[in-house]
Amino acid sequence: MLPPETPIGRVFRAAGPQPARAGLIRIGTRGSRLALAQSTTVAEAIAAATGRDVALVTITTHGDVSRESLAQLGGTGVFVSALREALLAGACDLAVHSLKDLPTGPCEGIAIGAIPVRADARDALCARDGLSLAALPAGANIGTGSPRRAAQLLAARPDLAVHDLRGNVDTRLGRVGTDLDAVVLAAAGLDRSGLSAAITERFDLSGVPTAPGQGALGIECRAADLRAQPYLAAFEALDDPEAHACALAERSLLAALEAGCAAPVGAAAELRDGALSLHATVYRLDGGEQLDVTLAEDWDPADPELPITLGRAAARELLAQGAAELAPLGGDR
Ligand SMILES: NCc1[nH]cc(CCC(=O)O)c1CC(=O)O
Repeated sequence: MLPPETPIGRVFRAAGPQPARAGLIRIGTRGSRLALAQSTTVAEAIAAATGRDVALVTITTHGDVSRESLAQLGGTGVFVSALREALLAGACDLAVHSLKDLPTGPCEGIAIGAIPVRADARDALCARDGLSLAALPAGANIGTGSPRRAAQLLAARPDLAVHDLRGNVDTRLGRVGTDLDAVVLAAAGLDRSGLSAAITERFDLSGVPTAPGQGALGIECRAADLRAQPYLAAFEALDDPEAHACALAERSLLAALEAGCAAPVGAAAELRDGALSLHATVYRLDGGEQLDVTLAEDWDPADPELPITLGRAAARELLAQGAAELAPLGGDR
């Protein structure tokens, strides 16, 4: 709880680089509509928790300006590196990322300070004429840039023609009803961008587990600032232990599979009745075969290692079932 006398800081969008000044917290963000929607929410919460002024500093990344495919760019890691470099260079103090775009490997000098309450982790179908997946006509054209989503779609509907898709949310949605019958996107991105009305079906996580960390945000800082004020106060106010535990379990699974962000791996952790459960699936790229695992442990909020151990155990089980032979797991991490 905020003491009643705590002043609430101003939040503003910086037009250019912001020099550090006493009392100001600078949040680095990508400039896309989705990134700004996410970082604005975080900025407002941090201003309220700390009473400090908060500047949103837009960092342009190579991935934002390039028209190459994500695979050519080397995965979503390109978006992340620019923000991390800005942090390390002192151009901003915090960075807000979509957690699913954050590589699972450690980054020297950088730490995750908080994982806030998670948005909808599900994938969403956006189809023409309000259609559901089952109602799409035979051979329908459907767009996704994700090998996991392609495999899941083909597993459910081998007749579909899956097409590569990239660009920002508006570009992707713009293809529905033109050259594509439907696209699949993260529900969280659509909800946060005010585009929920385009969703015609949200897939159940038990049948369609999504990318580790999907729907969650990760707030990064310089490792040296992790326990320093005012950052600590901001992290304590923003972190959601449940979202944090679930995201850690999913990410630890991905790390232990030595899988990259393009690997056909879905994961869904949840906290229910005092237990942390993790369900994960690895797909053959054509969706014709899949391996599943579900594990659960009694959750102890005081034990930060538990989600990590759970994720690793699930990965071991999938590897023992032959996950590395079934699917190309490697790639950019
Ligand atoms: N891969 C790109 C990406 N990274 C985060 C989101 C959406 C927001 C989220 O999942 O947190 C998206 C778009 C999508 O997958 O449709």
